Amino acid sequence: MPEQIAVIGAGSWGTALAVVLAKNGHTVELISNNPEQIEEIRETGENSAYLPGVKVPSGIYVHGDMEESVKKAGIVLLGIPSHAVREVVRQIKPYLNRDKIVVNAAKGLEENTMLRMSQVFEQETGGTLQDNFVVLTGPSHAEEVGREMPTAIVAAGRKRMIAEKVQDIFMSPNFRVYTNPDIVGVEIGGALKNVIAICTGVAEGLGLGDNSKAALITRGLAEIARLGVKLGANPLTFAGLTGIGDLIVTCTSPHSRNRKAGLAIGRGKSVPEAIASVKMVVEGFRTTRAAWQLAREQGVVMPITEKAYEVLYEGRNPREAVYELMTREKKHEIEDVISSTYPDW
Ligand SMILES: NC(=O)C1=CN([C@@H]2O[C@H](COP(=O)(O)OP(=O)(O)OC[C@H]3O[C@@H](n4cnc5c(N)ncnc54)[C@H](O)[C@@H]3O)[C@@H](O)[C@H]2O)C=CC1
Ligand SMILES: O=C(CO)COP(=O)(O)O
Repeated sequence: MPEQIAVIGAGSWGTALAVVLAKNGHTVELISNNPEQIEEIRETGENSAYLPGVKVPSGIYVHGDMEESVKKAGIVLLGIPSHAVREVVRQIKPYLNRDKIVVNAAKGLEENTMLRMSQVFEQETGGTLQDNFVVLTGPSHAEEVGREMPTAIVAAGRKRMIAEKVQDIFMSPNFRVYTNPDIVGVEIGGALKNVIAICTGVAEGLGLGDNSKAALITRGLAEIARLGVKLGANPLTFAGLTGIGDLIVTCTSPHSRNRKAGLAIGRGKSVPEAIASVKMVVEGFRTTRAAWQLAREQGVVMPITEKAYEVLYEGRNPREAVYELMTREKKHEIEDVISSTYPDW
């Protein structure tokens, strides 16, 4: 059944998801906070700064009146960066109720509070709408989704029926959506892969090879899962689309904003220059600090995140950071389960 959907945020991801939804026959409004962008999309059918080369169907109504759009919608999709989620939820909460579903597509932890986006939403709305909150996450670059290249992602929610509703509105032959009840796991995977993607970009920028990249991805996954499990996530989630899947795509894709920022740092740009050169949000920058703080607070060992923090915030030389990671004390690969699973080893 066609739904009325408000997509907030006309960056690359909000635009690509709006296109998927419109092609699935839904009534879609795309909300932008930039009048020039609204005019451009209306006149040319293209969002040239964020998603060049992708046709935005004329049926998508692009405008700036967020409140009006949310009032009318049955489903509200947050396609904004994670640092804007609190402010936007604060603005729209008077118009939310138990008949509306809120889908968050932002991947990040909030700076200072270290909160996941579902927790930010819960704080702002008082917890009464949590059953209607769904996280949409997984390996999915807007540039490919906009070009209808086959993509598989995850809709995670507290209530199976609500997650399945989100699955249904998005599913198409080129966009496959799985459901998952593990909100903590998918949020931690989605937010922290961006930290590792910056690191793989740095390694590539330093001229290191595929072995280093594979080491960062897999040891990155080990520390992400360690934190996630400590916070209550299901370990199996990290073996799925929102864990290893999103790490693979973000750490290796030429589209990745986080990888691009890392690449620039590895090639010698300053951190602010590197972030600015990307022109779109580099989520892993803020999330690195939040994850570093969270790891310390939780007593979880996250050596790669720690080095990312030192490079991004303390001016640590990336080559030295690599050397320090490689010369840490020796370890078992499956350290966390050695004594419980192999007591005699
Ligand atoms: N670009 C991609 O391929 C994917 C992005 N994501 C996630 O989606 C989120 C958004 O990322 P992108 O679209 O890439 O960012 P972007 O940098 O392309 O666009 C962000 C958009 O949000 C708008 N915005 C910022 N604050 C706003 C506010 N307060 N109200 C309304 N609009 C606001 C900006 O004007 C901009 O149009 C991030 O958390 C990212 O990690 C997730 C999957 C894929
Ligand atoms: O989340 C993403 C892909 O799944 C997008 O990653 P980037 O923000 O690094 O482009």
